[in-house]
Amino acid sequence: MLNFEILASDGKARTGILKGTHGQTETPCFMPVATAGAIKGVRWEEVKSSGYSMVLSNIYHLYLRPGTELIENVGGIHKFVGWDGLILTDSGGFQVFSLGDLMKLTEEGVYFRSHIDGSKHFFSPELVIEYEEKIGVDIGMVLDECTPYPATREYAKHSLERTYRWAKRSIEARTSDKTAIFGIVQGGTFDDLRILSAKLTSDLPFDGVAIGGLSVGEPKEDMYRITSLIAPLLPYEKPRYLMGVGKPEDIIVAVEHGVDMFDCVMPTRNARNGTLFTWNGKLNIKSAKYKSDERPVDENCDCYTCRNFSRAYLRHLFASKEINALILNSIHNLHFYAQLMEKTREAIKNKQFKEFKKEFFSKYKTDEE
Ligand SMILES: CNc1nc2c(CC[C@H]3O[C@@H](OC)[C@H](OC)[C@@H]3O)c3nc(N)[nH]c(=O)c3cc2[nH]1
Repeated sequence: MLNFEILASDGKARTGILKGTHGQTETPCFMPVATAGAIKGVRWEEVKSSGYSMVLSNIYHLYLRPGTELIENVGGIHKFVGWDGLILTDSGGFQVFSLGDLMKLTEEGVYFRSHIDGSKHFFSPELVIEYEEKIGVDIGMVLDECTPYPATREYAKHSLERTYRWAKRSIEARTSDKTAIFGIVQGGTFDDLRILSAKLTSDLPFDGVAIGGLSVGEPKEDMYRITSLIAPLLPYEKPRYLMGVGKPEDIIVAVEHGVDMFDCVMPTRNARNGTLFTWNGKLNIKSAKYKSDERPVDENCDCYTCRNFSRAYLRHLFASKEINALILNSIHNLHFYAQLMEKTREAIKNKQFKEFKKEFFSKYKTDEE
């Protein structure tokens, strides 16, 4: 079961503690993505020492490989992957709908072909809840349709209505409160449909509510407008999760509007292509300008990578296609995101969030700049 306690707030921003079956996490929190049950290139002890206590995986991937039955038979997901903190699984509501003609959507559920071996499968709202409960995740996302961008108003309306019917079926399918269940708001980029979906989803007895269907290629102003419109409409006392977000600047803006939880592949995926996060913006370690740069990635970072290695060395490793390049870059980026969330929580506790946001944006060079 899940307990969420808000400890302090500053405007709409709030900080709290989320307690689940396998531990607790402070919010606002960022969840590193462990798609197949591991954070790519980083051991759990580094994930923990950076301060993370909740990670995200995906029931769609785990079901296809190694199989949810296998995970259940070896004692559940925490035992299988060796992570003793909180685990949230997404439902595959994003993946299956991005399989194009490898997927057939019906009222019952979705028929799809595995992206691994082309085998045929079927997910229904009930099956997803069953798999999430059986492998023992702390928080399970419902099967939804992540409405694609762009979508016509008519499509977005039909899609949110189906997601709502599926949400009710998901609630009915629950057999235990050990696995908390979050509903997901859709509605495309149409404000009135977003408000409708937020109301329908908030009225159901979910343990938390997520804003879905964003960070899917829509203009940034749409993402900001919808987040600022919808987050405050979600139940105040329940965790609010903005799926797939995101860039450091996007997380800070969403926290300001009352969002508590985030996930994104960015810290780990960008690390693997040489993009490193610093408090002054992103840095591409491949650039020749770092060839003999003896400074750490970020002089204000105390991660293992920044305490021991120079930009010159990290650039050399990356150019040499060394495995350690991926590992050291990932350790840094994950630590940066953990520090971003830690400083955000501190600022809210000290009622200094506005000042923190102003200082962040005065130094951090975003992609748009
Ligand atoms: C990136 N932007 C974004 N991600 C999103 C995800 C997670 C993607 C899932 O894919 C993997 O990361 C890419 C993760 O799974 C390993 C994550 O759970 C979403 N999931 C659901 N169920 N519904 C949504 O409306 C939705 C919207 C998103 N927007």
